[in-house]
Amino acid sequence: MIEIGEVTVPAATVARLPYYLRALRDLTREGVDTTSSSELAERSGVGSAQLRKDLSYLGSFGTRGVGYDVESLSSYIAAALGLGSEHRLAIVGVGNLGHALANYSGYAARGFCLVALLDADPSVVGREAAGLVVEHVDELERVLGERDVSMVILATPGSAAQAVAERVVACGVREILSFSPVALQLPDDVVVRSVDVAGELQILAFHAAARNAQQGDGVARPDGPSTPRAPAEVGKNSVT
Ligand SMILES: NC(=O)c1ccc[n+]([C@@H]2O[C@H](COP(=O)([O-])OP(=O)(O)OC[C@H]3O[C@@H](n4cnc5c(N)ncnc54)[C@H](O)[C@@H]3O)[C@@H](O)[C@H]2O)c1
Repeated sequence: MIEIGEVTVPAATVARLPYYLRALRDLTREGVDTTSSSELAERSGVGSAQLRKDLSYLGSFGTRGVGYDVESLSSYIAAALGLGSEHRLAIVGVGNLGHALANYSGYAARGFCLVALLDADPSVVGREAAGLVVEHVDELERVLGERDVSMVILATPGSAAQAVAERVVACGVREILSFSPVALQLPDDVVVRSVDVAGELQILAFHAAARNAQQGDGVARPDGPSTPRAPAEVGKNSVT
């Protein structure tokens, strides 16, 4: 459970809030003032019962027969996610992945500002990406301090990740998004979100194997004699 202001919300609900916010902002762009739970759920890729339950943790929203006010629900979720204030991001490790992440154009629209790129390789340092010059990781403490960085994306090889993460934390950063394939050992008050594309693909492969086994097409079941059951879904695009 995670405390947001005066309410306590399950971590899985917090993880779905960005999807609701994105759907609400799309509706705003389309000039829609009110929406139903079923429309918002559909656009967010979750079931409408799940959506109503998630929103009930935050408070009482929506009017029976009218639906949700898009603008006010959007503002409320943005505030709950701490997006009222800008988050300043740094990327450490500007290789294939870090470079692609640097060039993602969606940060600003969602309340983030990329302010620094750092790498250890002298042939990468000094290059430009996303309008920033890559700086040497030896300068990490100075750069994070001067640019007031509050979140770091870690895209170094696994072998460097722990040491870099410890330095990042020593600078006062408490939120890290890690792509490095290692379990980081950091103080309890540091929040690490790890992204593992291959792991997600393995989960999809599990679902494919389960579907094939259920259809009896001769494909081996992934785990023993009973037909495997897929983990609970929250919608067509499972957001957990
Ligand atoms: N989680 C995922 O789904 C996923 C997907 C792709 C890659 N990865 C992981 O992301 C990481 C980066 O992958 P990539 O393909 O960009 O690799 P890459 O080798 O292209 O880039 C890694 C970069 O990190 C830099 N680096 C090395 N040590 C450093 C240090 N101490 N401080 C700062 N920078 C340092 C290197 O100079 C290089 O530029 C790897 O750990 C990889 O396994 C994860």
